[in-house]
Amino acid sequence: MPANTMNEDLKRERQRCSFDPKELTYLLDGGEEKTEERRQREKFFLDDPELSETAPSDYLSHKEKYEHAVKKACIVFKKVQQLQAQGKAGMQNFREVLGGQLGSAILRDGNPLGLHYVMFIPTIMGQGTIEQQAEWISKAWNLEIIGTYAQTELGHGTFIRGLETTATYDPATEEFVLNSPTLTSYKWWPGGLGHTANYAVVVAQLYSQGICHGIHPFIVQLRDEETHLPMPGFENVRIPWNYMLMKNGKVLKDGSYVKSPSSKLTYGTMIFVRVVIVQDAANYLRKAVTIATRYSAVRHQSHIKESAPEPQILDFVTQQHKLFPQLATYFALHYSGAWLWDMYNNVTSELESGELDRLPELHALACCLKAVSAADAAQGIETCRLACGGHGYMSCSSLPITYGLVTAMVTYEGENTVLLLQTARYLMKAWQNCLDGQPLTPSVQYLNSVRRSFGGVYHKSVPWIIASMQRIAAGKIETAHRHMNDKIKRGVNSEDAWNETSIELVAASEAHCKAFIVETYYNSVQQIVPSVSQQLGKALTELCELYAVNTLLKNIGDLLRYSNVTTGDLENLQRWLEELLAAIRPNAVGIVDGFDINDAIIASPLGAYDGNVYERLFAEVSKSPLNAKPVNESFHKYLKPLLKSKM
Ligand SMILES: CCC/C=C/C(=O)SCCNC(=O)CCNC(=O)[C@H](O)C(C)(C)COP(=O)([O-])OP(=O)([O-])OC[C@H]1O[C@@H](n2cnc3c(N)ncnc32)[C@H](O)[C@@H]1OP(=O)([O-])[O-]
Ligand SMILES: Cc1cc2nc3c(=O)[nH]c(=O)nc-3n(C[C@H](O)[C@H](O)[C@H](O)COP(=O)(O)OP(=O)(O)OC[C@H]3O[C@@H](n4cnc5c(N)ncnc54)[C@H](O)[C@@H]3O)c2cc1C
Repeated sequence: MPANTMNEDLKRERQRCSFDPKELTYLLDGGEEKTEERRQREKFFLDDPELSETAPSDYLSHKEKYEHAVKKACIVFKKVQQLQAQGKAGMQNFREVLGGQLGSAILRDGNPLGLHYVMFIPTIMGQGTIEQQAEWISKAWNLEIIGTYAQTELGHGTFIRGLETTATYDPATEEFVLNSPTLTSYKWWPGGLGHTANYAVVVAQLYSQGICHGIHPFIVQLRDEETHLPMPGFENVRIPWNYMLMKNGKVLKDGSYVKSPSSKLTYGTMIFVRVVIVQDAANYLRKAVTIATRYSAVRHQSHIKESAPEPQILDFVTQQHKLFPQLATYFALHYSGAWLWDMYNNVTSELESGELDRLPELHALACCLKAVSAADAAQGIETCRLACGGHGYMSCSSLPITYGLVTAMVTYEGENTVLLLQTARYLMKAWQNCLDGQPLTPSVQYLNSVRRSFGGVYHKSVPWIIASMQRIAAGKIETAHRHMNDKIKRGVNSEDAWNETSIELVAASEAHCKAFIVETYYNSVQQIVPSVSQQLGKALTELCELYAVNTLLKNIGDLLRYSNVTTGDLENLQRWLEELLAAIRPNAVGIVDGFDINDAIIASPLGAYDGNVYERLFAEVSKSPLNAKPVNESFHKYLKPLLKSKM
């Protein structure tokens, strides 16, 4: 590959950009100093020859991939420790390096230590008493033990009240006795459970004094700390009394049970991970859209005008319509995720002082935001893949693997439909409160005002779109509430009525979440614009408008159903969408440059900063062991005899 050459199209794109991409980078990182720290951190890992790939792991066997991943995870861990010793890394960096975008670039095939940091340590922090935290966290932090989070069983993932593993307290020995009595009670899915972890937080039904107190977390040793041989399976496994995490519910030594202030505090780690997923989903989408945008600026194909040369595919408006909403969705999820993270931290500290009032609202928002961000990011990444034509299908493009990572988010940590139904529970109560004139929490305040007006006159503004989306959400919430109550009035019991209305309930949740995202995104941009250059402010505003217009246009049917919008208004919206695509076009490459994703994290010949797509693609396929020899042995072994036998 010619060294240090920059693709001419990308050079031109960079000259066209109206703002300085560095300003965007600093904005997203939280300042120039933070950008520098992040770059240094990335360099520290990515420049390590032991961590860089000599050959893609695609060509390794399953076993080799695992061993390779363990080796790298250990190197990464040691390096994080080095940073920590220099005061340059904390818990957040552990997560970033071991679980986030940087981690997934280094550990392409998954991180055997991921669950240790993302769930094992956070569960001990959130569910353990001070003494238990003191005992386990330092061990876990220093990797004296390796943990995972073992909740899901072969028979139950969603319905955790139905888990079958039991932990029965024996006051005579002051121990819990754990049992997984059936095939379906087998712990199934937990990351690292197979070969890596030697401890787990096991979620099991607590029995004491003959009474079942529901699910609770227990620390269980899985493997010998020296030999790593598995401990005997889950039949009458005895663990000491203080291995039950007892910050919330507890069992006293005599076996009496002390209830938690809320049984749902046991679900705390899941809320934490749902909050984290919103940011992670956004970051993976940002990587995919960087690849697809740069590629689309380099790739030429077909004609717009027969007389002109083949255009960059980014000049096709349909291509812009595929990619630019993904750029905007990244920002929308980024700002909503940041908002949710703040709320999570505030509510968590309120919980510490015994205040539980805002937990239901946090749960409702975390559920729907996790669901919508995972689904939209997955769909966005797939759109980016398709936008790269055949090359997007290649595994070396990194798009299929990125999609694979994000589509798993739709299922884990609460399957999306199930989570949207959790939010719907909250919304149904909120609507009832609205009808009864009861106070509403901030995220559903809009129900009161929307209830009083059916629609406002179209004007070309994001606030009008927010109001329209809130009208749609309120309309859907009202319809689902009414339909469910109609059924109940007709004698259907309330649980069946819930199930029969669940399609509408899910739709109501999604609409509520989309309205929330647009509003949060808009408010964030409004706050940022005065503090950045006029050019960047304009670009950020255009992206926000694009997200709003595009989201509304995707819901034309609902808009017509729930507001007094006219067909003329819809035509105006369509025109606005097209204007925005044209306005964003010159800045598209500048925006993805502003994301400042290191080429080693991009890990795609289609999306490198220099745009040498074809050279890099060629170099990539040359790495395949299959291409090492001109004739593969299978020709002599199988094909040749077959060809001969036909003669
Ligand atoms: C890197 C990651 C790798 C992956 C790891 C994993 O996947 S690990 C495995 C991840 N696994 C999963 O994520 C499993 C997904 N499943 C679940 O989380 C639960 O089974 C459930 C929430 C679906 C239902 O739970 P349920 O049957 O016990 O509850 P219910 O529906 O009968 O509602 C009763 C009340 O509780 C409320 N409430 C509920 N949750 C919370 C909460 N967190 N906080 C506060 N409140 C909550 C709810 O709003 C309702 O309030 P209301 O209306 O009465 O005032
Ligand atoms: C990559 C990956 C990693 C994972 N890591 C872990 C881990 O580390 N630790 C761990 O404990 N678990 C882990 N899990 C398990 C994960 O949390 C569960 O798969 C998830 O919670 C969904 O549960 P399920 O598989 O039982 O799906 P199911 O609940 O069986 O869902 C199947 C279908 O049934 C529907 N459904 C179920 N209940 C309802 C309902 N009440 N209303 C309407 N529809 C419903 C769902 O919408 C879905 O369409 C992981 C899963 C994956 C895919």
